[in-house]
Amino acid sequence: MTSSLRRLFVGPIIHSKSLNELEVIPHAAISVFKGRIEFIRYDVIDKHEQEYEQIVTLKKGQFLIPGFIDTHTHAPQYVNCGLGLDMQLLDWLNSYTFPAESRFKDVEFAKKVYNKCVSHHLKNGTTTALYFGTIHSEACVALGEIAKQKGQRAFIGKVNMDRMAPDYYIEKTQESLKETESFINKINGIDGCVLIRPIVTPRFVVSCTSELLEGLGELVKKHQVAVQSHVSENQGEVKLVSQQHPECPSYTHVYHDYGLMTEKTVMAHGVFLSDSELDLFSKTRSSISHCPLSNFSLGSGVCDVQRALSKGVNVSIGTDVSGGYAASMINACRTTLIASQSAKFNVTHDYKDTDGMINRIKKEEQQETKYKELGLSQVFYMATMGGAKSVGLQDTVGNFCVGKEFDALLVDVEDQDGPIDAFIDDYEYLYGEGHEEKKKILDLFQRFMFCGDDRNIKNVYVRGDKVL
Ligand SMILES: Nc1nc2[nH]cnc2c(=O)[nH]1
Ligand SMILES: [Zn+2]
Repeated sequence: MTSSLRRLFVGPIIHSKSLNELEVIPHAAISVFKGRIEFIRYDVIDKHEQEYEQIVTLKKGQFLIPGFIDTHTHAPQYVNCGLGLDMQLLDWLNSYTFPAESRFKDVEFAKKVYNKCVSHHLKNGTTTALYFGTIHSEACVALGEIAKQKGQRAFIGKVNMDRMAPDYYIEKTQESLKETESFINKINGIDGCVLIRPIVTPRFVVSCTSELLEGLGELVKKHQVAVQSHVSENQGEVKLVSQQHPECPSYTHVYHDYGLMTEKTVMAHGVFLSDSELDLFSKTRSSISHCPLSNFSLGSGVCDVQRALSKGVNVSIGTDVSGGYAASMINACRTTLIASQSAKFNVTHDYKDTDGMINRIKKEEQQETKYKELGLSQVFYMATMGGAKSVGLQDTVGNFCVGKEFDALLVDVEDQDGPIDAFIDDYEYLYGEGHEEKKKILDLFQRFMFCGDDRNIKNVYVRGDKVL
């Protein structure tokens, strides 16, 4: 249901125009009609009040940003948040993940969890989510219906796995393919793909036979659907895949051989990708979902995002619940910045023995200046536009361009119960007179991204509707 009210939002807006360009408009007015952005004015003097059914005027400390796009989260694993993170991937899957996911055969239990899961992601500002479900298609359809009912934009994946899994949680190849095709049709029918869409979801190469991957590749082609999976997350996993597919030069090439690397493919992690794999991502215009909290929590490794970007690969961000213990994209953005600093240390520093002392030494001077860690603007782009691009929604959502659908968050840095003391009234006293409005808004935005949480997200809009 999209509101046919004509609404005007008046106040500061912040959004990404490109990877390196964050636009701040201190006195904007966005007109929204039938879910879309009709026009944006840059310096509001007259609101033409009579033309609008509703005018939302932002208060001091508030601003609008595009909604976050979480490109990798496991809805059933919401029950496991925070558990088992003293393990590495393959043990963690067997000890915590597979037992819990197998319970989603019970549709009533699934609905209970999915209701909480979708609400929690929305509350944290995720207006679009790429969800992994389980192998159970009925429960996955219920997830799609719940997302629709709560007003979230969502890609729903029924997981496929027909090998290397416990006998209580595995499928037969042909049944898995048949179920997936029927699942695609059911999800397409929820709202005609306005907000809810299917996404083909082989768990990872380890747990999918070649026959299954081939069949899924055919379904992707036939139904022109998006794809999500995991790639090169953990060294044990990469080794296993190289043993399973000695005929392939790399992990990524396995997906490519079966038609699963497309411009609407999102592969989570990509920590250990080789240059030729990154080239393949770039050539096929597939995307990486960077999941740093999960990579740190499960001890997988540090993904060098700059390296992928420098090869022209689109990178988005995922929370990877529950390898990542938090469903918050603000948190995922912060962890992305830390992971990038950490990648920089690896590239630019070495430990050397000098005069009997072990010192951390800068590597070649040249390398130090060449490697640039990610900044907040780039990370925010990845969490919004990068996500939109990864599933072909770059002309629909991700920033505030005229004609796009209005998926937005109304942020309030001054929330009384929130975690931030912003000292807005003391700005001049602290930093001197004469700062541009843009700079002040940018500082508020930084406060939110580094110190904020869901309490600072006052309202959530999807396709023009206030869903929270
Ligand atoms: N992080 C993570 N990696 C995986 N690889 C295969 N399955 C999973 C999963 O559920 N979580
Ligand atoms: Zn995952």
